[in-house]
Amino acid sequence: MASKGREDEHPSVTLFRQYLRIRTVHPEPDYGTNPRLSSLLLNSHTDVVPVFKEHWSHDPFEAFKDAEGYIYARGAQDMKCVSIQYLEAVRRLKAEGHHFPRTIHMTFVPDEEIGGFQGMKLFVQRPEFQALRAGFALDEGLANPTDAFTVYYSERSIWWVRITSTGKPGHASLFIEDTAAEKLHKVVSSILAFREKERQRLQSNPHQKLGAVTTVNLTKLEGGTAFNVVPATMSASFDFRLAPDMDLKAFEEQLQSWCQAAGEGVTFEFVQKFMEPRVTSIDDSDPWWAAFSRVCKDMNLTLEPEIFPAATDSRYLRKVGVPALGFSPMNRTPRLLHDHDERLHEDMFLHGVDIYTQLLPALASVPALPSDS
Ligand SMILES: CSCC[C@H](NC=O)C(=O)O
Ligand SMILES: [Zn+2]
Ligand SMILES: [Zn+2]
Repeated sequence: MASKGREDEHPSVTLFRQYLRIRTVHPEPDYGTNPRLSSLLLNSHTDVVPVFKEHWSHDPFEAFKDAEGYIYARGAQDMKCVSIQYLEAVRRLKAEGHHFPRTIHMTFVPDEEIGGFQGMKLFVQRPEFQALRAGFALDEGLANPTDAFTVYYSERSIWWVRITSTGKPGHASLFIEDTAAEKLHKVVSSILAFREKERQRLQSNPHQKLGAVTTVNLTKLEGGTAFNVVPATMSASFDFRLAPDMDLKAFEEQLQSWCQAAGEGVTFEFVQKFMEPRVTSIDDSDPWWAAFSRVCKDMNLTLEPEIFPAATDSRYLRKVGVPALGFSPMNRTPRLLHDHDERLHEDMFLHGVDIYTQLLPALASVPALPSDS
């Protein structure tokens, strides 16, 4: 049986597994030859989402490797693999004595999984971040079960919205007029009807990707104290992911009018509201994209550019003007991030190191751009 410390294991795999064993689970430079050029930033987050241990085949923090070479651990895909792949690729390039015009920086940031408020969101506002002079960034993507690799050039805007409805309270044996519940029900119906329209839009077109439509889910219902007391207040919480081509201002007005149409005393508040979606160029005339896609072409990797369906730290990088691509080099791999039995095959991990070993020289050698001066 394969387990910890197999003697013939590739040292990169050993390092990867050591990193996976560090419990970063919640609730807890190298210089280029031309420092005048903006740098290449390799970002990864160190935190991982919680586990339901009873649903795992192996201890999620042991980084158990089975006889076939699958490494089981929380973070195996999201995204401790990428952190070590960056380090291993840079180590290889250094060992081979390479130097590139652009500096490569690596950031290992906390709290991505809980919104990055104390992590990347804060970091991009700091002088230490400005000092990195990042011109382009790589960050996380998702595994692709097919032969292709997905690369993410934008992401949907995350909105967490709580709708609060207030109405007349009283004894639950009566027909009380204007209750909080009936008005809340109206807004919930309006939002779920919108959800259904978007769901149909996604389903009716086999080429449509999740990242290109808007999703919304009702995730919390709160209110009420007793069976026989009509409450004066009830609330519904929604997780919206808005497609980058949505008119966000207009959609906020739509929410407003759904609340108004439901009756008096229905209001909404934002618990989270991202308003500055940005798109990183995937046009062949863009030097960063040209470098990235040329390497993939040379390595015979098929790329599928998409919009990231959820939220990553790339939104904060793009917002401050750093173009970013989300890329986790895993093809022929089911998407198991945040799932039970998250795992990655060691060969896929090693192939990812090879990919970065080709990508980094190309990106760190992108010639001077107007934005560099
Ligand atoms: C509080 S922001 C949440 C960020 C999270 N990111 C990855 O899953 C997401 O739900 O998309
Ligand atoms: Zn992640
Ligand atoms: Zn995640």
